[in-house]
Amino acid sequence: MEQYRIPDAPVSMFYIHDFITEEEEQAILQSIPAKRWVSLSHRRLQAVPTRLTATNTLLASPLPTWLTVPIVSRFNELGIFEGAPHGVNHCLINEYLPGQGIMPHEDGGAYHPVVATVSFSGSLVLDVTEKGASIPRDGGADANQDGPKSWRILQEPRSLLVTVGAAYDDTLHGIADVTEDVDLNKHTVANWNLLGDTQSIEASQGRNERTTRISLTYRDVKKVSTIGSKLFGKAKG
Ligand SMILES: O=C(O)CCC(=O)C(=O)O
Ligand SMILES: [Fe+2]
Repeated sequence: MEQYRIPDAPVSMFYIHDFITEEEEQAILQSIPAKRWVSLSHRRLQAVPTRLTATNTLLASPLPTWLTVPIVSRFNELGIFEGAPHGVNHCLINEYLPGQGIMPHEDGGAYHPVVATVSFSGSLVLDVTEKGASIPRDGGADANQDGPKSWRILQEPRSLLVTVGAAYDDTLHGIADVTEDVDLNKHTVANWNLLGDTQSIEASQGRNERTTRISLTYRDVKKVSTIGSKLFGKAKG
């Protein structure tokens, strides 16, 4: 994974362009159930297998094959969820139209601190910001002197972004609700040297016009209840 580390950014974020092929992208998009969307004011989403309970517990049930092949198999080859107690057991599907985004937030304690996000269709910028509170850091003499640090990470279609450890614990992430990302260049985009296609951004003077973007966010929910599967589950495989 070392070759995919985003330089100069939260110490523990990795970006892989073209993690899936165009054919795989299309097949997965076509597998997303059309009738299971939950609409929020600024995006719509689906939680697979289900949303967590009020106590952040997952009622265990396997992810469908279209979410695991080839994506989770590739995570395993790269060892992404190696230290996670259950491996991957949850996937959140988010859809953003142009002008939609997600407020800066952290994913919190319900999950093992590894997040793997695969992007589909449109590109957009994920804004990552150090939490404001002054957490003392080794060798971080400049930390917090100029306010929280921030990084812009461009997520291209078919790419994978992995966030682990300190980046998971010490930063917030969000997506601006704009119709265009502007001022994108090698100085402003933290993963510029890892992008698959910088030429089209340069050709459009550093602008990325938003189109519909879908993301699959894979995680390991820490608390799992097998009651559901004990009651109902004689299912094989
Ligand atoms: O769509 C994304 O890339 C981010 C989604 C996200 O942050 C979340 O669902 O917690
Ligand atoms: Fe998040």
